[in-house]
Amino acid sequence: MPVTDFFAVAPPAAQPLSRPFIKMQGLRNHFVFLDCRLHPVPSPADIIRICDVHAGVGAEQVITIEPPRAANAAAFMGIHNIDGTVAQACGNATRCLAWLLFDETGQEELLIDSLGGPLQCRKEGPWDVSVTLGPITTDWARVPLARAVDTQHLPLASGALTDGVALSIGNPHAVFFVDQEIDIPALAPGIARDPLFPESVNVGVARVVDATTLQLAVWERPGMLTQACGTGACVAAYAGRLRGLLRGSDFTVHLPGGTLRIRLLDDGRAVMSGPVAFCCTGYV
Ligand SMILES: N[C@@H](CCC[C@H](N)C(=O)O)C(=O)O
Repeated sequence: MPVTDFFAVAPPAAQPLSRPFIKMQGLRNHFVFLDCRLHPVPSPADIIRICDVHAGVGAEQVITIEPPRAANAAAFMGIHNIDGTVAQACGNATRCLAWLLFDETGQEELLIDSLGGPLQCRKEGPWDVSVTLGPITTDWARVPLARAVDTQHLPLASGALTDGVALSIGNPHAVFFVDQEIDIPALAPGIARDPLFPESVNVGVARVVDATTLQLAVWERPGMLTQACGTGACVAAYAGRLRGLLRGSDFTVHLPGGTLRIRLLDDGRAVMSGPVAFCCTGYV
């Protein structure tokens, strides 16, 4: 029986107004999935409560599975951050949702619709999924930035975070290359809150291990250090190659929660592959 059959299971009598959820994680980047194909999308206040580990389930994003808006897509994914705001892209959640939809449909390749358009997802192994994201751009207006600056050498700094690269892969990122230990929670908010980023920004801190390998940590919007960020891994590889720090098209990105494989395509898109895992089901 597919895991998503749980969405149809009636809530316990003691909690008649609750609704079923499925929780999954990709490299410990953890998500609560709600089926909104028949049921409403929850309010921002409900999203905040669900993400709160003390008051709800605990998640870094709530993902709403909605009817597809594009032809041929299996579903639309809504991406809701812990403050109730909507994000345009989330690489690890896309891979987790793809796994749920592979399980539901029996397919091993499908499209997931998103604010940035349909994303191609592929089953690479029983618990290994890839998604093609992008294209990645350094166009300042599309990141977006508040004014035209050199996005390959950002004119802003927060302590040792200097000379960053601004990019978009649907959602906004700033990537900084460092060669020392950085106190990310102390320094990244200074970048994320800079008025140069009218929609704030995900801040990646990358160390080059060798010409095809990065060590990466990401301070994600709206302000938290995550165990992994899929879109962050794609743009870090792209920025590293742009800067001449990396070579080729296949990269390994190590994050605190695990390792992602990134392939940069000639058209600017990135194929990101890695593990996904089931956590639990329940009612919220
Ligand atoms: N963890 C995600 C990114 C989630 C969205 C981000 N917080 C934003 O606001 O852009 C990933 O795996 O890409």
